[in-house]
Amino acid sequence: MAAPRSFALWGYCDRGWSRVLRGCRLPGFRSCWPGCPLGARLLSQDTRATETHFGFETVSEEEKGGKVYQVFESVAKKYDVMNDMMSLGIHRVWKDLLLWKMRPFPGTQLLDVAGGTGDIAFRFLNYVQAQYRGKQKRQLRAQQNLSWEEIARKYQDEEDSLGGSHVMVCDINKEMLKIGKQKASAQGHKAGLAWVLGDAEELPFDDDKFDVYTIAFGIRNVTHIDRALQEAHRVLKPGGRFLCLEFSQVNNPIVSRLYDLYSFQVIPVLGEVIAGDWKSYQYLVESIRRFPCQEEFKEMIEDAGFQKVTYESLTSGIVAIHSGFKL
Ligand SMILES: COc1cc(O)cc(C/C=C(\C)CC/C=C(\C)CC/C=C(\C)CC/C=C(\C)CC/C=C(\C)CC/C=C(\C)CC/C=C(\C)CC/C=C(\C)CC/C=C(\C)CCC=C(C)C)c1O
Ligand SMILES: C[S@@+](CC[C@H](N)C(=O)[O-])C[C@H]1O[C@@H](n2cnc3c(N)ncnc32)[C@H](O)[C@@H]1O
Repeated sequence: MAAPRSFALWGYCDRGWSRVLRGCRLPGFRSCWPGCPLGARLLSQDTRATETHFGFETVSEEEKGGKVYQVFESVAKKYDVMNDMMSLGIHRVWKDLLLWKMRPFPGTQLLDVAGGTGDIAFRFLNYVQAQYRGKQKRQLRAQQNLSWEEIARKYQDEEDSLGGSHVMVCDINKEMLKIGKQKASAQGHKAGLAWVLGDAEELPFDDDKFDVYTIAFGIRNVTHIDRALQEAHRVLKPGGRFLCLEFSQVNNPIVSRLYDLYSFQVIPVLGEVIAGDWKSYQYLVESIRRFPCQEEFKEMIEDAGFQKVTYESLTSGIVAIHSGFKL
């Protein structure tokens, strides 16, 4: 039986609806974002459970999913180029760091939720392949009596070169998956990779199925983050690991100022010029500001039942990697 979920009291503060009181683990008023003086700006308590936010806009929970869908349907074709332009390639380093933290080995079964155009999945396959090839090389060096044909055969079998590893990319958006599949063929990824259309809040998988669950720049877009976290916990095997790469709270005031300027003055302009879509990139920067800070997100992960939850802030906290285990 799952542990009882914590209860939460929601309040309307000047940044919209936020969780300000948590039962169970940390009773008492808490700030809804760093700088909010512990409920002092609390205006009223929640009676409107069906409202949420889409960037800085207040929308109904029913509306949010559709709006998020439209955003990624609209940006899918320019998604990869926009990421390189906006971050000057830094998003690649963050994604590499996620893989280094995961340290998968041949045999690892990964579920990459909100996997979009496959950036995490392809890194996973390359990482595992490199691991396996290294191991194979060491073994072959030890086996002096193999013929050249036997050695060549061992290097050719792509499926075998993953040592049984598999990655399942799950995303709610058909257009993002379509681009991902095109990239997979272009990069020659076939074995050990599957694409599934699905919602992070209601994953189409059995319990206790995966060794690792990743979600990169995805959870911020989900309507009920707590449900997505519970689903992550459900589909992981006991001992499995949750890893989330997401925008977070910048911890240096000077960087924070520059980052705000950059976000609000430059990113939507880039969105308009490159993707012909100002609004989606306005949503991106607003949704980043709405997402909980490192500590609060850590608590949400713990509330979903994960243990040994830790996080690492990268690039002054522009993003953070959270990790937790299903034990
Ligand atoms: C719709 O939803 C989405 C769509 C997507 O395409 C993607 C996502 C998910 C997102 C990602 C996978 C990653 C996307 C990346 C970002 C949002 C950017 C993250 C930002 C950085 C790594 C850099 C952070 C910048 C700073 C700390 C501040 C430094 C800023 C400046 C020096 C410029 C300050 C700006 C002004 C004063 C405004 C006027 C300036 C201009 C008009 C010149 C324009 C300048 C540039 C284009 C230079 C850009 C500079 C940088 C990128 C700085 C890099 C520096 C470092 C931190 C080392 C999704 O959900
Ligand atoms: C910013 S992209 C991240 C893509 C990829 N993980 C990466 O790091 O480049 C966010 C992705 O989340 C997906 N998404 C949004 N809501 C979702 C949900 N409820 N369930 C599954 N995927 C979702 C979007 O379709 C989009 O592909």
